[in-house]
Amino acid sequence: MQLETLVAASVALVAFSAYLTHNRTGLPRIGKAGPVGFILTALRSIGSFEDLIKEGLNKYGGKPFVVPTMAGSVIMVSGPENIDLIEASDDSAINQPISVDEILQLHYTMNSRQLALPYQAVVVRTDVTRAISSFIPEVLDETRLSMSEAFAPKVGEKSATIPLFHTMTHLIARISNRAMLGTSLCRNETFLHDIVRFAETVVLYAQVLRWLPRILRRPAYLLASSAFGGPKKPCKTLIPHLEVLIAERAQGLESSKTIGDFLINHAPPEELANPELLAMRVAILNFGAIHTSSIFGSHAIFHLAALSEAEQDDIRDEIVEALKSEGGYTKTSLAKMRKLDSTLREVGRFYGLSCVGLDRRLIKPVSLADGTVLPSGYSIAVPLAPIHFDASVYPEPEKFDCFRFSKLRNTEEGVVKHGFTTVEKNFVPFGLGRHACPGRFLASMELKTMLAHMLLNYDLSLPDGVKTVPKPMKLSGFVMPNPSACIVLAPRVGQVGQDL
Ligand code: HEM
Repeated sequence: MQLETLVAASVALVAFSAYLTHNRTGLPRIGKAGPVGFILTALRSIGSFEDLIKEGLNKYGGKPFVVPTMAGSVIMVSGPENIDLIEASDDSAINQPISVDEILQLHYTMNSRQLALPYQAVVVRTDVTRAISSFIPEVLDETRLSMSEAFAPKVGEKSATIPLFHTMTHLIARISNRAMLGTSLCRNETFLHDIVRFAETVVLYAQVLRWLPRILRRPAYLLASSAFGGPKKPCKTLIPHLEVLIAERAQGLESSKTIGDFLINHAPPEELANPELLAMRVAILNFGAIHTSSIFGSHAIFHLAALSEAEQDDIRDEIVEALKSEGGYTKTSLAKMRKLDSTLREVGRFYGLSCVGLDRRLIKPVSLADGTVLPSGYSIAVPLAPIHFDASVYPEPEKFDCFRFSKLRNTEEGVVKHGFTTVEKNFVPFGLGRHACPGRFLASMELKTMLAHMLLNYDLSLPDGVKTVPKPMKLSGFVMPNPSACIVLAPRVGQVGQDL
């Protein structure tokens, strides 16, 4: 290369990075000034996103501020009035789907139809939520079978020590696919392996794609996902399965029993004619279901295992009472398991999925409650610590208390208040407003069924010598259970409530 070309290219690169990293919001930003300061802070955001947010909150109080990330500037917004603004938004200025598209890079990791026609969210909000009662026996059956395999002690041993997060991910994939696609696919090990890989890698790959110029994103994803993860492999198993369902429907034989059937009922003709597109809908729902519930379930189990035997028995007693009063696992008996419900809500408060929530993209300028105008084209997010660790709402917020919400429900009126699936301004792990997670009712049913069955049929504890719940892993703000941490499970033979 000639020297002049090299100099011109370097100047262009520096000018381009100065343009990209210039703070055009008029808001204060974290990190040293100038493009180099931006890039260094963005690099820091990979491992220390939460620290940068803390720094911003301490420095600017409730005022909006900018955090540089490898994917560009993100404006942090806080305060109850601004959360109201996001909750009430109808996507015309503060937009959620475009933000999801950006975070998951749907155009590359799945396809652009997910943004243009997100009917899978409608299916979950309507048909799936209505069918939850009918899924309970299926979910219980699959829970019994899969746990008896996953938690079986080795010959001659009384207990099994298992890496929890990995095992939970597999269990959740199998159990939710019982509701999603039925017994044949949910027990197909190749499919489970491939769909878990896909679900686990989407966020990671999408993060890296966001750092690259657009032109490189498609080839980069094709290259990475052909080696590991990606939708191709799970879709290879999904497509023939969906073809059979579509053919049955064409002959008037549709059964509308699984989430796959519900998707087919809502699918536009071009997706029925091309099951590859339909398979992607199943894949995106699997992503939504597997990653989230396995994270929440693992945090909950670590904390249940750390309870004293008397406290665990207290939860067991409540489960047994609920099951006996309702004649088994039903929507009502699950609703009566308030201590389990409380543990899950505490997981949402204490960990959530990320240290920020309510990620949105501004597609028009927006005025905040204090009159600050945020320019369009930027991503915004809400730091969760000021909400979920507010001592005036949650006394002793730094303490994880499995019984925090069940105690409140015993002293206050109202069945729904303080429940795991109740979203409100003080509890946002499922988001808020028109896009609040529609799958939370299914997730709650699955997780409570699994945890109840596990507690009644297994003694659970942390491994010998481990006194406290393992610290979670944090990457770019995402919070995940430590994948190498284990729990110990011993079958409770001949105990009260066993296999109720
Ligand atoms: C503990 C489990 C779960 C957690 C913590 C969770 C969390 C979330 C969050 C934070 C959002 C974005 C909300 C917003 O931006 O306001 C969301 C959206 C969504 N979730 Fe979940 N989720 C869970 C389980 C599930 C399950 C099991 C399914 C499906 C079977 C599901 C399907 C969806 C869908 C379709 C959306 C998009 C809604 C829309 O854009 O209107 N989720 N979820």
